[in-house]
Amino acid sequence: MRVAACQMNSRGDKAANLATALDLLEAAAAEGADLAVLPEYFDYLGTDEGALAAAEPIPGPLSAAIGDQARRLGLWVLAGSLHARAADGRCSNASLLFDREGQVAARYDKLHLFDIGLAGQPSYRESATVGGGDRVVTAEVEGLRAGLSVCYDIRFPELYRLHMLAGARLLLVPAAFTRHTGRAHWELLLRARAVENQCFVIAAAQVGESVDGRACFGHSMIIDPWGEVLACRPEGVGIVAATLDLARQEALRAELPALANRRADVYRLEAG
Ligand SMILES: O=C(O)CNC(=O)[C@H](CS)NC(=O)CCC(=O)C(=O)O
Repeated sequence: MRVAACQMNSRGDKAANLATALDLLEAAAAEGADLAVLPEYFDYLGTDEGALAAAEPIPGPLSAAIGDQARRLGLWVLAGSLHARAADGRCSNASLLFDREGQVAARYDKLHLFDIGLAGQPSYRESATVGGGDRVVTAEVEGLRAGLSVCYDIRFPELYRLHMLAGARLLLVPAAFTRHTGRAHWELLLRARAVENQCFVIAAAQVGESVDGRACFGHSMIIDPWGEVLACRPEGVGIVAATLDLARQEALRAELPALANRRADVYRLEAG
């Protein structure tokens, strides 16, 4: 299985962002990818008002455009995340998985919303415009189970442990990680999730400036279950691709049976 992560610098122009996404999917197919992952909010990165205005129903024109491209290229596509219009006037940070026929095979709505304020840094309040999802989602891609997640989710290992327990062999992480937190934590968190769950991690990032002094860290990467970074694109718009050695993953899981060695029988807090 060959996978690609697409790195973007999405801004306020939806049509331009979509054009870039379609081009990168084409590049991923040309690299022989079976699955291509777009970053978080590939459709739009800008102001809160702009994000709400950009939100579309699902299905809608944007999801149709990605589905058409998936079918044309015969490619599995994780439309990293996009602003999906929600009933209460807010939106959802929604990740859509398209199969090779361009059909939506799964939808995941980001669970953990990025409401943080680090001293000396721009603050973020994602929940001002976004309602969080309420479901853990895994789906089969080419017969392999994949765990769906978005960006800030990577700080919550319990989500990925559930993916692993559901049989996941791939963890998909579209992101718009900030440059500041990214420098300190991005690779560390991604590699930890790969190692502890013995999964491949495919992380597609936003890169570069957006608005109000905000900047994204880039460093899209593909990591194997041993924690090795198979491919990384530090800066710039483009793709990274890698071939996943599935037999090596099976061998590792047999040789180092962390899954079987869990102590689920004692994993609970005693009262008091
Ligand atoms: O940066 C932007 O303009 C857009 N960012 C996003 O869309 C999202 C929600 S605000 N960013 C994250 O979840 C970053 C997480 C993160 O960076 C961490 O966990 O450290």
